[in-house]
Parts: sequence; structure tokens; C-alpha cells
Amino acid sequence: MDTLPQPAYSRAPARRRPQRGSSRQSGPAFDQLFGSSPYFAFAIDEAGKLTAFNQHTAAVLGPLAPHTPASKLYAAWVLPMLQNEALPAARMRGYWRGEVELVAQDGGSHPVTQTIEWRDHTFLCLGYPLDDYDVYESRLRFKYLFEAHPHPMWVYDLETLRFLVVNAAAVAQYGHTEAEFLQMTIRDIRPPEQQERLTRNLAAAPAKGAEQSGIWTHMRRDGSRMQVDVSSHSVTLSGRPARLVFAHDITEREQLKLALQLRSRALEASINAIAITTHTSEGELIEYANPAFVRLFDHTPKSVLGRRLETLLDLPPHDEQYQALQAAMQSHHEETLMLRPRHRDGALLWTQLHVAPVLAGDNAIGHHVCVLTDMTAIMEYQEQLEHQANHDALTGLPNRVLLKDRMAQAVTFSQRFKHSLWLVYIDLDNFKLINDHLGHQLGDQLLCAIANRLRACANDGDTVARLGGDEFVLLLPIANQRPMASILQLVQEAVAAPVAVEQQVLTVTCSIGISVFPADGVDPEQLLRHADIAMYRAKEAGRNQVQFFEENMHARVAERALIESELRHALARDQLSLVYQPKVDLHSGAVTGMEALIRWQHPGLGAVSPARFIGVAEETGLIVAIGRWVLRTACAQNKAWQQAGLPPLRVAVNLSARQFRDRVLLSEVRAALEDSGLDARYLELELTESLMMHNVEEVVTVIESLKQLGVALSIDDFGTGYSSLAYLKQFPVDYLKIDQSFTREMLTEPKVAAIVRSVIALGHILGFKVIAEGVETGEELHYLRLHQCDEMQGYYYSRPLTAEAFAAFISRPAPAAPASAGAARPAAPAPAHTPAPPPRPARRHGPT
Ligand SMILES: Nc1nc2c(ncn2[C@@H]2O[C@H](COP(=O)(O)OP(=O)(O)OP(=O)(O)O)[C@@H](O)[C@H]2O)c(=O)[nH]1
Repeated sequence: MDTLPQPAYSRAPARRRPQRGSSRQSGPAFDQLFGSSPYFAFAIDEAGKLTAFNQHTAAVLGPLAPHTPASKLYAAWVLPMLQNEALPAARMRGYWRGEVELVAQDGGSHPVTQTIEWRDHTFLCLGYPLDDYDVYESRLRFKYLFEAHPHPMWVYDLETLRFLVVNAAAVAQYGHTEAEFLQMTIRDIRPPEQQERLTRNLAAAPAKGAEQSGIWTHMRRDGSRMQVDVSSHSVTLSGRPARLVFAHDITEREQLKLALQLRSRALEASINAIAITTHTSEGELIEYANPAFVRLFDHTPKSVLGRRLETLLDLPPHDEQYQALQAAMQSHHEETLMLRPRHRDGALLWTQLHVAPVLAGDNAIGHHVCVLTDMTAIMEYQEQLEHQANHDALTGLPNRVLLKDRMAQAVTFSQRFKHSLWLVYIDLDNFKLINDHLGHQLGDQLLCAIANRLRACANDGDTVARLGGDEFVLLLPIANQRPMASILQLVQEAVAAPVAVEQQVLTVTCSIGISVFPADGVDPEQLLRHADIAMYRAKEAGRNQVQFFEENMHARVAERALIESELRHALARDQLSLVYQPKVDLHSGAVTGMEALIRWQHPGLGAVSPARFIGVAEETGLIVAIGRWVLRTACAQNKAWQQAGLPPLRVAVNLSARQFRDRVLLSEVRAALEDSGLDARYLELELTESLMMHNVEEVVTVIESLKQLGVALSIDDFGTGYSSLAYLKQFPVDYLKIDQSFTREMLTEPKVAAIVRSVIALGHILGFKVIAEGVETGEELHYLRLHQCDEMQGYYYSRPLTAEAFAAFISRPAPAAPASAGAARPAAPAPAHTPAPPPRPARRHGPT
């Protein structure tokens, strides 16, 4: 029994007869029943405050005030029992009975048998004093209670701090045996950092009986630590001042608290909008919203709480999304949906809503955790990417990808409803010139202006696309069209109308090719290819035209493909050769030089005219290798003639635009001269007028470098391009060459004659010699000589000759100069060999 804590009973007033009198703070019923009872009677409310007490209670324990905490009436050891056992049992079952120790304010102890009844939200407590046997029994019960208490309890000596008694729970939780405990002081279960606090706490130990509590860190025998909620109360044990301690291990609770705090922090810090809603019959009421949720809609925390989620998201009722949200909220499973809620400023957002139901005990949905991820930026970026993938960046028109898609749809539709479908392929004419002359930026502006106009020509359901470069396509389902002719006219006018960009007014025409579904093709690829072929035909036919696809166009395409594939082998198979056409001084009649012209003799195709293959060579880039061969062959031939004793003459070689822009041109010309041993002054390079007018500064640099080599230069086809006088005077060239189209018409067209005269005069003013090509009659020769043209070239004098024929031709004695107007021809010997005259092709420049 010694080891039992000994409540400091003061039995003196125990059997004192209670005085009669009415209780304070009691209702009439309480007074009536207990007012004069000789036992302790008092009532406690749910908050643990005294609401009524009878006279006996006041006389023995008092003086008491209303609302005194009920805990003041009890000894410390009783309180946990009351808290954990007595009151909950009374509340649940309506009644509890047990022995407790009441404490008077003078410190006197009053063990009683107490009953507690739960009535009308009040604990009604009645206490009957114990006799000695009762006290003994009570001690036994206390011992039992102490020992069997699930939480650690001990009593320590206030002076020595030694443990005087410990219960089984303390032994179990701290790991020390009971014997070990009794050798230890309470300092031994404190970690070093809490010793000072313990000292302070002991110094401030309250007066006898008063309770102390706090959260402490205790150490177990193995050194591990635990958080304990300690409450202690002064007691007297075996006559010595001691403290009864309850230590409630709250490590887990603290860890839980910490985990909760962490989770709460995670919620607060999450960049995803999270809301917890209460599931009610009136909708999902927002019970919690994290800062990201509030930010997402730009609300204030207060304005969000208690609102219906459906209202806050501002989804249109009866809308699909609204229905989907409702369904998700009724589901017992997690659901994810894409919603378009509205921001407070009215903007529509893209959000992904993940809803997780929280089930209550009865398996009914109690709450929802709603996580909203703002997808607006991602979706907008995706839309932007999709737009970029399907639209042309410059004009914003659908691009080839989207056009193909639309064509596929249109073909399917037209097939089903037996409609036709027009594909109008538009390519601007000579757009390269605009880029080259005025710059890419202006070219871009022109493309945009034309794109807008084409857009304006289209009806709903039509597609206007840009394929790239200066190529546009109109896809016209016939069902929604006006007469086709009027549309085509509209398109041509739209393109050709002047466009003002940066204080310049530009005009451009276009070539149009058309294919029609189903006549010209049944799939998008075929229709597009056929419209392209028709457009190409329109270009060939002189541009600014409309061409419908025709079956025979295929033949032209096939021929082009054949020429291309055969041309690739022509050099290696030695099928190319040069012929030479003499140039004659119009005054002396002397041969001044010759133009090297290319010929292709194919074993299957026969003689292929330059008109058939030079364009292909230019487009495929084969012209570079062919041009190099022409240059080297002409130089070598000229040198061979000179070595054979023929009078030295200048051989003229045509340079294509592609060759001219080739960075290796200079070194190739130098190599051709060095390898052949030809003196540079016996080589002349012919450049086209249009080639020279692009990137003039670069052209001047190249021409100057060529001049430094010592070669002569001439501007070919003069009058057919767009010469600028300002530029012309910068070019250090030797000849202007009047195009044969002018020579041919100068005697019949007074305007052409005027041009010819002007070119001659202009050339002379600028210090150039002027040579006319394509001279076929004596009248032409006479006219040219009359107007001081310097040289001529043409059938009248000689057709192009093979190398051998040319050598023979030139070896003959020199003719006398043609003397008079109308002279039949210069007195030159007739060529020994005159090859068949070539067809007169539309001139394409290259080494022809
Ligand atoms: N300004 C600009 N030019 C472009 C763009 N894309 C391509 N081009 C140019 O457009 C020109 C298209 O030339 P082509 O159609 O081959 O030739 P063209 O000069 O129009 O001659 P034809 O079509 O034969 O009448 C080339 O010079 C390209 O460099 C662009 O986005 N902006």
C-alpha cells in the first residue's frame, strides 16, 4: 500500500451536517430537490462550468462562485478519470457512478461516492461521503486505476525529484523497469536541452494541489524521444510533498499535426487551384479554396466560400459541360473533365477539372476535392501551333497542308452530291523581278495585299490558300459560285490592280491554270498537279493568261521530263557540239568575230533545238556544267584556229543568269583561258539585259573583275528587258546587241525603227559599239548601216557554221566592204557549208 499515491484526505468536515439553505445559481427544481440535501449536489454544464450547487457543497467546499470550473472541485487524480471516463459515460448512458475525491478550497479532501446524471445538457452530480471501509476500498480502486491506467503515471518527490511510484504504462512506454525508475529522478527522462526549462518549471511550481501542464520531450531508455503532454498535480505521499504526473504520449498526434500542417501548406502553396466542396442537395458549396483557386478567377477568399461551385465556374446551364460536371459530382469515382469556366473579367478559360469524391461513413458522398489546372496558356499555344501548321505565316492564308485537307473534304462532298469543283492555280508573273529590284520586304507587302484581295474575291465555302512563294490557289466548289468567267476576271483584276507600298505603286499580273473535278482528276493530288500544268502552260504562252487543263498538256510535261533525263547524260555521251555564227563589221565587211551557239544531237530525238532544252537546263541547274563546257570548248576552238594560222578573232559565249551568279565564274573563265592558252581579248561574254539589272552593285563588281581579265563584254537582247540608264552607264561593257525581234520588225514598224535608232545612238553616247542580230535581208543591213550600227550578225551573211566550215569560211579571201544602200549582201564568199537553219525559237538565254 505504501506505493500507492495517498490522496491527502482531510476528513475533518466529512460528516458535518449540511446547513439548510438554498443553493446559488440553481433553478427552482434544483433547489427544491437538493437545496437542503446533506450531501454534495451540484450541476455542471457542457463547458465544464458549475451552474448550480446546493448549500452543503458551498458550505464544505466553498465559497463558490457561479461558472467556477468544475475541475476546481476535484483532486488532480480524478480529473483524467472524469475527462476520459466519467463524463463521456454519463453522456452516453445517462449515468455514471464512482468514487472520487472532492477538494475544498482550504485544501481539505473529501472522498465521496459520486453519481453523475446527464439531463438537459447538464451533468447533475451527487456525492455521498465515504466511511472508512469505503476509503480503504477507494484506495484499492485508486491503486487499480493508477496501475491499470493506459497512460504513463508516476509520483515524484518534489525535493529529491526521485520517482516514488510509476505505473505499468510508464514502464512499458519508457523502457525502464520499475526498479530502474525508482533509482532515477525526473531529470533522467529529459534530454539535455530541456533541463533548464525543467529547472525553471520546478522553481515556479505552483502551490499545493495546483495543476501544471505542458508539452515536453521525454527520452526512452533506448535514447529515442517522444512528445508528451504532461499534467501534474501536487500531492502528499507518505507525508512528503510530491507531484502526481500524467504523461500522455502525443508523438503520433504531433506527427499527425505536423503532417496535417504540411498538407495544409501544400494545399496553400499549390499552383493548381484546389477547392473542397460540401456535397448538398443544392449543389457543391465551396468549403475551402486555396490561394491559386482564388487567383485563377480573381475572386477574394471571402467571396468564394459558401458559393456553389457550378455558379462560380459560370458554366452555361443546360450546356454539355454543365451536365458533365453534374454527372461527375454524382459519381462515386474520380473524374476528369475539360471545362471552359469564365474568369471574373468575362474571359473564357481552359481548365482541366479533376474531381475526387470523399465518402462519408454511410458511403454517401460528403465532400469533393476539386483540382482545377489552368490549361489556357497550353491550349492557346496548341491552337497557335495548329494555326501555324495549317496557315501561311506571311499572309495568314491556309497553307498547302490545310488546302489538301479542304480539297479532300470538297472532293468527297462533290462526289456525293455530283457537283463540280474548280481548282484555280495562280502564279504571279515575274515576281522575282520585284523582289530583286525593290527588295524582299516590299515583295512581302505585295504578296499580303494580293492575298487580301483574293480573299475578298472568295465566297463562303471557297478556300484561298498560299502554296508558297508567289503561288496561290482558289478552291471553288461549284455549288456556291457565280459564273466562273466572272470569278476569273475578278481574280485577274484583283491581282493586276495597282498596289501602293511605301510610296511606290506596283502592278503585277498572274498566270492562271485551272483543273476541274471530276473531269481533270478525281483526287486532290491529281487536280493540283493538273492545275499546275495548266498554269505552266499559261506562263509558256506569254503569261497574264488563263489556261484550262487539257489532256495533251501531259504530252508536254512528259516531253519535258524526257528532255531533262536525257540532258543529264548529253555531256558525258558527247552529244553536244558548238556552231559559230560570224559577226561582220558593217562598214568594212570584215569578220570581227563569231558567236558560239550550242547544238544537241540526240540519237533518238535527233537534233534537239536549244529552245527545247536550254530552259530545262536552267531550271534543273544543268546549265552550269553545260555553260562551263561551252566556255572551255569555244576558247579551245578559237585557240586552235589561231594556231592553225587563221586570223585571230573574238569568240562570243553566252552566259546564263545562273552561271553569272555562280561564285566560281571568274575562276572558271580564267581557267578556260589559261587551259586553252587563248588571249583574253579574243573572248567575249554575252550577258542578258535583265540579268544585269538585278542587284546592280554585285553585277558591276563581277563585270569589272571580268574586264580586268581582259575579256570583252556585251549586253545581249538589248531592249527586251528593263534597262535603267542610270545603271547602264555604270557597266564597263563593249557592245549593245539589238535583239533580233527588233531587227525583224524595224522596217515595217516605225516605232520599232525608232527604238533601233535610239539604241544605236544611246550605245554610242555611252561609248559602246552596237551590233544587230537576226539580219536576214539587204534592206535590213542597209537600214542599220545608214543609222551607224557598227556590226551585224545573221543569215544574210552566214548561218551558224560547224568549226570546220567556219575555218574554211574564214580562210577565203576577205570580201570588199558593201558599198551602197540596197546592196544585195556584203561581198563575202558564200559559206562552204551552211547547216540547216534552226527554228526561230522564243529566245531563252543561255549558251545557245
Ligand atoms: N518577297 C517574297 N518573295 C518570295 C517569297 N517566297 C518566295 N519568294 C520569291 O518569289 C519568287 C518566285 O519566283 P518564280 O515564280 O519562280 O518566278 P517569277 O519571277 O515569278 O517568274 P514566273 O513565275 O516564271 O513568271 C522567287 O524569287 C522567290 O525567291 C516570300 O515569302 N516573299
